[in-house]
Amino acid sequence: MVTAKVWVLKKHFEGFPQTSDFEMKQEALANLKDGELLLESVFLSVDPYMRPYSKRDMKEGDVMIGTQVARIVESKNPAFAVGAFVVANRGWRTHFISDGKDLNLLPESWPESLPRSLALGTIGMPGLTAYFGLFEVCKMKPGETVLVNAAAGAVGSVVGQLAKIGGCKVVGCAGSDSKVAYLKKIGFDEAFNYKTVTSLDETLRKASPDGYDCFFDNVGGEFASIAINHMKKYGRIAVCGAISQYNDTVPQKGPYIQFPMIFNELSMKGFIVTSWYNRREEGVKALLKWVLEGKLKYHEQVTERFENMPAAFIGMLKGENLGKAIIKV
Ligand SMILES: NC(=O)C1=CN([C@@H]2O[C@H](COP(=O)(O)OP(=O)(O)OC[C@H]3O[C@@H](n4cnc5c(N)ncnc54)[C@H](OP(=O)(O)O)[C@@H]3O)[C@@H](O)[C@H]2O)C=CC1
Ligand SMILES: O=C(O)CCC[C@H](O)\C=C/C=C/C=C/C(=O)C/C=C\CCCCCO
Repeated sequence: MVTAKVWVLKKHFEGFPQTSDFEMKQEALANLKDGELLLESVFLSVDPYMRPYSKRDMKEGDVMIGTQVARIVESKNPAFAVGAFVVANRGWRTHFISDGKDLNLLPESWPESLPRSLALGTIGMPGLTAYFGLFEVCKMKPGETVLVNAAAGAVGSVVGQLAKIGGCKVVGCAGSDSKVAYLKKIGFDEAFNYKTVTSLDETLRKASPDGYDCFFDNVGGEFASIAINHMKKYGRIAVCGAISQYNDTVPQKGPYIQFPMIFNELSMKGFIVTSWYNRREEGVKALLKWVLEGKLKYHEQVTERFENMPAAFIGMLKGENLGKAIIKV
């Protein structure tokens, strides 16, 4: 019999998550029935959505929500071979049983040269968020100017690079000078540290005096309230995330968006990446191709050991990650 380790939400987060809000437990797994598989997580993902979604969807004592790349270690299902790798959405667990219906096999063409953890990042949900958010929600066109915040993270770093691949000028910001240096290294035209600029308004104006056609907003809050005044006529805003608001105990006021929306005839659209998953294969194929061609660079912030998942999650919310935050079991 296999015993899985799982992380549960011991206490709902109040403000910024604390390690004491989590508890590690053990779960004895039953023997496999016909049609079932036993899987072990190899890489797990910590993502910002876990913070707001825990409040919306979870009760205390539930296993933390989340995805993993897992290896099939035992199979009583002829459609799944032992040794194959899948992406699963089974929460913070080291092992689990599946009937195969909830699993996505990694593409057979997955190259040996690439870490499989990319299926949780640049070639997974965050990469697809960038792909559909930029091409479909923002409807980015060659020659335009794109603004993205949280630009050195999993989604933002892909947004900036896809904008360059698509023939645009790209401006990005992040929360440290080393992240800003990374943005310049991967091809951003302009990058700045939003924590140290004296005026965000001035900085956005200087980075693109004519304004922005597309704004891919990962942050919301005050940043978005200022950035909206820098949109060009008919500009498009993809509302992807609002990480600056996820840990608020008192809701922020504003933004008051009516004037710039009206005067510049802007479009603003929120989206959830999974609504585009009917085209997931197309997105994965495109992202994989650009990675292999060297046009789309990736960086992963790998935390070793399942035991360190809460610390990795909290660290990601604090901005300790460059690129995708991953846990290697
Ligand atoms: N709509 C959708 O379907 C999806 C939405 N998202 C959203 O996209 C955004 C980015 O996600 P993801 O790329 O996975 O995460 P990241 O890898 O970018 O990690 C989060 C980053 O957010 C930044 N951050 C944290 N707090 C603040 C703050 N107060 N102000 C500005 N930046 C902050 C930190 O970087 P820094 O050092 O720069 O501050 C941190 O590294 C999130 O808002 C997430 O919720 C993600 C996936 C799907
Ligand atoms: O990777 C996979 O294939 C599995 C899907 C994982 C995940 O469930 C898919 C989508 C994630 C969407 C993330 C969205 C955000 O980060 C935006 C977060 C919050 C918006 C506010 C919600 C307020 C709820 O009260």
